Amino acid sequence: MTEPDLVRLEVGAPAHGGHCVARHDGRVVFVRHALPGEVVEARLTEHAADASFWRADAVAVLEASPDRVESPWPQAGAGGAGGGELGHVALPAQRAWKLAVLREAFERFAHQEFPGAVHAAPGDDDRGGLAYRTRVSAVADAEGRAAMHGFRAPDLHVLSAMPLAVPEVEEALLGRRFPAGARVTVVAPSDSELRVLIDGQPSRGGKVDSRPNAPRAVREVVHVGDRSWHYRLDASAFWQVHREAPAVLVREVLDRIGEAGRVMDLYAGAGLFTLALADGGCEVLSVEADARGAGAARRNVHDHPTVTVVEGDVRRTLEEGAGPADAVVLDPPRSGAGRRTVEALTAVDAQRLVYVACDPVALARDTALLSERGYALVEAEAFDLFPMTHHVETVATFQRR
Ligand SMILES: C[S@@+](CC[C@H](N)C(=O)[O-])C[C@H]1O[C@@H](n2cnc3c(N)ncnc32)[C@H](O)[C@@H]1O
Repeated sequence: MTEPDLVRLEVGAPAHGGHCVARHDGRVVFVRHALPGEVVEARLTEHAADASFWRADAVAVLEASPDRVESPWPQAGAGGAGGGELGHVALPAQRAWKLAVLREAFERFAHQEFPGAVHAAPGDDDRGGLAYRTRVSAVADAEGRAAMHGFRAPDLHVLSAMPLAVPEVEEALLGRRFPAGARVTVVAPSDSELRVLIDGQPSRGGKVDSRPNAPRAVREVVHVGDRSWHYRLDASAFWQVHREAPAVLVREVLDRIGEAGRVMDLYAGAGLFTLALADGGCEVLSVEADARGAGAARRNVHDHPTVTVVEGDVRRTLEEGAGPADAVVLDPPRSGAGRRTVEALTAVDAQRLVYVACDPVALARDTALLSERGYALVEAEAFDLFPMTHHVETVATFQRR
C-alpha cells in the first residue's frame, strides 16, 4: 500500500459488523480497530472510486478513547486474523458497543426502542472475556500449522495464540501439525473427550481416522439450577460455542415459555431447547434442517414420547401445516427468519414467541415483520456470548396482541 492509502479519521459511533463510522471527504468509511471519539490514522482496505462507502483499519491512534486497552489477541489487530475485532476495547465498553448497535438496529428497522441490556456470561469478567470458545475452526497452512484468514482477505495468519479458546482447544490447535490445506475443527465437549476434526472427519495423531468405527460423537451436559440435561451429537454438528451459552440460553427459554403445553422448537440443532422443554412437561415439535442435528435431537429425546423431531426446512414445515402451538421458540441462523417464514409462523397462532437471535439487524427486521403480523415485543435481553468480537446473542419475547 502507498501513502495515499493512509487517512486521518475522526471516529464516530459503532455500526453493525464490528466497525465504527467515520467520514472522509464526505464519504462514509467503516473503520475497524478504532473506538468512538478517537482520532486515528487509518489504512484504506477497500476504496473503489465509485463505492458508496469505504473500509479502513486504524493503524495508529492519534487521540485514544479511555475505553482503549491493549488487545489480549494482538494477532487479530489491523491487517491480522479475523475474529477478534473488539480486542482493543475494554470488556464493559464491548458490551456498551453491542448495546449501541442493538439500539440503532431497533430504531432503524423495528421503529421501536431496544428494551434491554447486554449481560456478561457467568465467569467472563473473571476470565477477562477469554478462554470461552469450546469450538474453533482453522485452516492448516502449507506447513500444516493452524492458521486463520484475515478479515475479508484470503491471506493466512499462522496462529501464535488462540486466547478466545478454552485452554485445551488452544493447546490442540497450536501444538500439532495437520495436513496442509485441511480445515481443522477442535471441539472440547463438556462431558467427553476433546475431538479434532480434519475436513469434518475424525482424526488420530493429526491424520484423518478412516476406520469405520472412528469416534465421531461428543457428549454435552447442561446444568440450570438443580436440573441437568445430557446430549450426544456428532462433533461436527452445531452446538453453541461459548462454554456457558447452552445454560444461559436454556434458562432464558424456559423462563420465558412459562406454562405452555404445546411448543415448537424451530431451528432446533441437536435439541438443546427441545430436551429441556420436553423434560418440563411440554409437548414439542422440533424442526431442524441439518441431518446431523435432527438425528442427534431424535436420539437425545428418545425417552420423551411427547416430542416429534422433523428433519426439514422450517418455512416449508410450517407451510405444510405444522400448527397449532401455544408457544414457539425460534433460533434461526444469522440471516434471521425473514418475511415468508414470519408469514408461515403466523398461521401457528401461538400466544408467545421466544426468539433467540445472533444478529441484531436480522432480529430488528423480523421484529418489524412480527409487529405487522400482530406480535408485540414485550421483552428482550442480550448476552455477550462472543467477547472480543462484535457478535451478540439476544433473547426476545413476543406476545400476540
Ligand atoms: C443458531 S443454530 C441453533 C440451534 C439450537 N437452537 C441450539 O441452540 O443449539 C441454528 C440452526 O438452524 C438450522 N437451520 C438453518 N436454516 C434452517 C432452515 N431453513 N430450516 C431448519 N433449520 C435450519 C441450522 O442447521 C442450525 O442447527
